[in-house]
Amino acid sequence: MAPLSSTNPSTTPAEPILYSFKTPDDLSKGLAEFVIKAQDDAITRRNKFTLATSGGSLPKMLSKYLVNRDDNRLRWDKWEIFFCDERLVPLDHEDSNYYLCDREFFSKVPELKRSQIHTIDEKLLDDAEELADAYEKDLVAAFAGKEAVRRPVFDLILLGMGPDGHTCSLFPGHELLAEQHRWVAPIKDSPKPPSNRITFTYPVLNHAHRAAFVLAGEGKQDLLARTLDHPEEGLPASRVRPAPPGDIYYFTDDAASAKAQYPKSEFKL
Ligand SMILES: O=C1O[C@H](COP(=O)(O)O)[C@@H](O)[C@H](O)[C@H]1O
Repeated sequence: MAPLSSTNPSTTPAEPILYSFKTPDDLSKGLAEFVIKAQDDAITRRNKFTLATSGGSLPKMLSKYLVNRDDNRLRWDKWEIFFCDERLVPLDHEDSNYYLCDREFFSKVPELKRSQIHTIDEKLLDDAEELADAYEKDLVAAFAGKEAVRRPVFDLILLGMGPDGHTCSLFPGHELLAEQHRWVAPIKDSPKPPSNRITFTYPVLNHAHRAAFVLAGEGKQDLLARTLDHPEEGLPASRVRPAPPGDIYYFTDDAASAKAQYPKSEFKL
């Protein structure tokens, strides 16, 4: 197992690291420790922690052991949060990834200021192109002068995986899988509603220090096995392979990993 503090020194992307926990609760505990480790490494490096989060089933699993902790390891004032994808609906709409993350996570952390959370510009909901450009500009501003000027390098990107293998709003067979220039792209024909969305592209996902998929439950078994055992299929999720020195992790429960032949690593920080 690659220790979390290690970097991948080769020029080819590191192989995925699969952690399978007995229960979803164990998964959430491990994930919280992993996030804290990523936070600590980032603060040591740059005195700031940049995190991108997804919607779907992730926010609940993420927040379970991160909020209401009785230790003081979380340095909330150092966090800067973006969304891997967002649906073009108002921020108080129940389809909004921000709304979901706020309900499950942010609202439970009074120390997190609204200004640390980068949401879409609601004034641009009618124009997906402009909205994607505006969100990209937000990224440019946040990462300006940082270690890579040509790409945002997130300390941690947390991802989900839909039943068809999509991640963010990157869907199987969609032309956006080939996008090489834009950091944030509009999608007007998402097969999963709502159809209008914006999404991070691979140039962002594949330059993270750490990216981690988080998935639990029997419903994800076939998909996880296809993603890890048959990367040649090219499912959107299996294309997330951050360039060196980045690493890619899969946090699952035993139900989700039951059909995967891919080797599991022992979880150790
Ligand atoms: O539509 C979306 O789906 C994916 C996967 O969701 P899950 O419920 O299967 O975990 C999610 O990661 C993405 O942010 C969301 O917009």
